[in-house]
Amino acid sequence: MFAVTGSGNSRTVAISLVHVSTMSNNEEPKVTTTPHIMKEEVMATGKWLKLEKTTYMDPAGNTRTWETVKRTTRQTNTEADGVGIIALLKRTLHRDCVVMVKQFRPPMGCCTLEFPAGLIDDGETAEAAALRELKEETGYKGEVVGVTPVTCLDPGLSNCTTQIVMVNINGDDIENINPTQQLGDGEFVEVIHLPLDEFQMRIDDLMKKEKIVVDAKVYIFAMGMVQAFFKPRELPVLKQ
Ligand SMILES: Nc1nc(=O)[nH]c2c1ncn2[C@H]1C[C@H](O)[C@@H](COP(=O)(O)OP(=O)(O)O)O1
Repeated sequence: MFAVTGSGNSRTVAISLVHVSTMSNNEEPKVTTTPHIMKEEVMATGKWLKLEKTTYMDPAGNTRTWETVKRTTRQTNTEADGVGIIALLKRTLHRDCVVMVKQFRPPMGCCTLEFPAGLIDDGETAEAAALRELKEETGYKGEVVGVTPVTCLDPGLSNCTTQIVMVNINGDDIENINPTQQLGDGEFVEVIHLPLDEFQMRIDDLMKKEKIVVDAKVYIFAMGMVQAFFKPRELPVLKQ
């Protein structure tokens, strides 16, 4: 329900951002507001990141603050900061493999297992960025088969966003027989192929062998694969 402010005689009354929710018991109605940003103040800026103090109004109408990390590289005419690429390598007489990357990530202080990924260049589409980053990081030439909407990555920390792009790689294509990475200065990326039908198990094996942290998106995809392919056969009636 909306609370109306201004003259009740007019049909052009201003509708405020105040909602009144009716309680089921005898409590006073709780007045709520559509939460919104009031002020953003830069606390520290680096080359790649900045830290801001975000002042906002909470749903109860209170003014609060939050510490927010933002990328300095965000482009005005691109929708997301970056792309992640779920790249499926398809070859005749081979099982389909997910093309993964392992690299040392300074903020983690160790290696991570991730989907190939990278920042979107100015004016670039998510699809074009995905094919470019896949080529740079893995050497493979791919074909886009799907793309997500803009999704958030860690919204309690940062406004960083990504689009996940689904890409098929024709492994029989001559260009993809001996893929060559095109890494920039300071980039050290190991390409790892994991069979799609054993994806979660193979990630677990890697983590047992070495100190490696897996990206959340990767592990969720792995669990989803298991749910989709194996769990439907686990009927409760068969467990008794
Ligand atoms: N937060 C960062 N700190 C840095 O010191 N450098 C950073 C940050 N984020 C990006 N970069 C630099 C490092 C490389 O030169 C490029 C790599 O970016 P990209 O390949 O597009 O993305 P990732 O593979 O996800 O690193 O940006």
